[in-house]
Amino acid sequence: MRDRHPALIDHIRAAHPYGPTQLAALDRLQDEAVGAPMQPLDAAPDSAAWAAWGANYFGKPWSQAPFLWAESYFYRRLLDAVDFFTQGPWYWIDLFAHLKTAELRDPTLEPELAALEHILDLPPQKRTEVLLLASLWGNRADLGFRIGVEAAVGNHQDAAGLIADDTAPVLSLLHTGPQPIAVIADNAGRELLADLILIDHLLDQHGGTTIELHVKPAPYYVSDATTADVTACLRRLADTPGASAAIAGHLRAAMQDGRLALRTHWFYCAPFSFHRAPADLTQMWEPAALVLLKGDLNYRRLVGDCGWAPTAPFQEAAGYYPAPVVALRTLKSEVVVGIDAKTVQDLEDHDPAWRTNGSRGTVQFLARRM
Ligand SMILES: O=P(O)(O)OC[C@@]1(O)O[C@H](CO)[C@@H](O)[C@@H]1O
Repeated sequence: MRDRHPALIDHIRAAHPYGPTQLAALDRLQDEAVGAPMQPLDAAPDSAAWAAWGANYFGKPWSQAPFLWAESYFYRRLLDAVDFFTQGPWYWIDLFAHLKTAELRDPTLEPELAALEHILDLPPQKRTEVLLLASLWGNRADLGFRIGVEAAVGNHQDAAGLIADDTAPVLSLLHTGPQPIAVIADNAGRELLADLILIDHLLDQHGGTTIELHVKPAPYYVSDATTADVTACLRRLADTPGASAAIAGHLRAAMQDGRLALRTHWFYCAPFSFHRAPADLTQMWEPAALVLLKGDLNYRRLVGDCGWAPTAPFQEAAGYYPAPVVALRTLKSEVVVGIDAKTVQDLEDHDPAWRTNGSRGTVQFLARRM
C-alpha cells in the first residue's frame, strides 16, 4: 500500500485531463496514502455504509486498518476523487479503462487468439484441462499488481508453478453433464479473455449447461472486470477471424438465449471477506454445481484475509462456502492455505517471495458440504 497507492495516484493524475476539483481530491488522497489520517467518504449514496464500516479506522493512519479493508476503501476513495458517481462530465468514466484497453490492443494477443484453432483440435477432456489452466495463469495479467512494484514473475507456468493441484476432481465434475456453473471473474483483459474461452467450451461441452459470470459493479483494483470489460473482450474476440470470432458469436448467442448471464452485486466491492456475504449474494452462489473463483483477491475473500498457516487445510478455511468451489489463483499476497509441508519448506528455501511474487498458482477444490 505504501508504494503502490501513491504510484497509482500519480499514474491516474497523468493519464486524464482532470480539472482542479479532481486534482485537489487526488492530492488529499495522496497525502493520506503517505501518512495523513484516513478521512471518511464525502457525501455519496454509500457514505453512511462506509461511515459505519470505517468508524474504527477514520482519523487514524491507513496502516492501522486491515489490509483488505484499506485497499477496498482506497479504490472507493479514488472513484470519489475523480467524480465517478457524481452527475457531470466524469460520471461513470472508468479511470482504469485506458490500461484495460491497452492490454486488449497488445499486438502479442493476435497470435495467441489465432492459436486457438489448435486448442479446438484437442479431445474435449484435454481441452477442458488446457482452458482451465489458461484461465488460472491468465490471473498473472493483473495490472494493479504491476503498478508500483516489480513483480518477480518467473517462468513457472508449468507443473512446477502449480503448488496445489485439484485439477483432477474439478475435471471429473465438469465432465459429469449439464449443470449450473458460476464464474466469479477477477481481471479484465487477458484474464477475462481466457475465462470467456473456457466458458464457451463448458457451454459447448454439455448442451443444457448454464453459466453465470459475476463481475464487479464498478471499477476496482485497477483491472477488475466490469460489464463494460466483458463487452470489450467479446469485441476483441470477434476481431480475430477463425476460432476466436466464432467463440465471440457463440457467447453472444448464449447471452441472448440466457445460457450465459452476467451478474453483479455491491458486495463484490465491499471491504470484507465472503464470510460476511449478504443472503441475496449467497443465494446466487448456492444453486451452482461449481463456482470457479478467480484470482488473488477473491481467494483472500474466500479464506479470510488472515494469518493462516500455509499448511492449514483448504477445507478448514473455505468449508463454510455454500457451493462447490474451485479457487484458481496466482499468489500475489501472503494468504495461502492447503500447501503440503514439504512444498512450503522447498519454497521458503528457494524462493522466499513465493507468496507474493505472482509466480506460483493453485487450483484448490471443495465439494459440496454434506
Ligand atoms: O485479485 P487479483 O487481481 O489476482 O490480485 C489482486 C491483488 O493481488 O493485488 C494486490 C497485489 O498484491 C493485492 O492486494 C490483491 O490481492
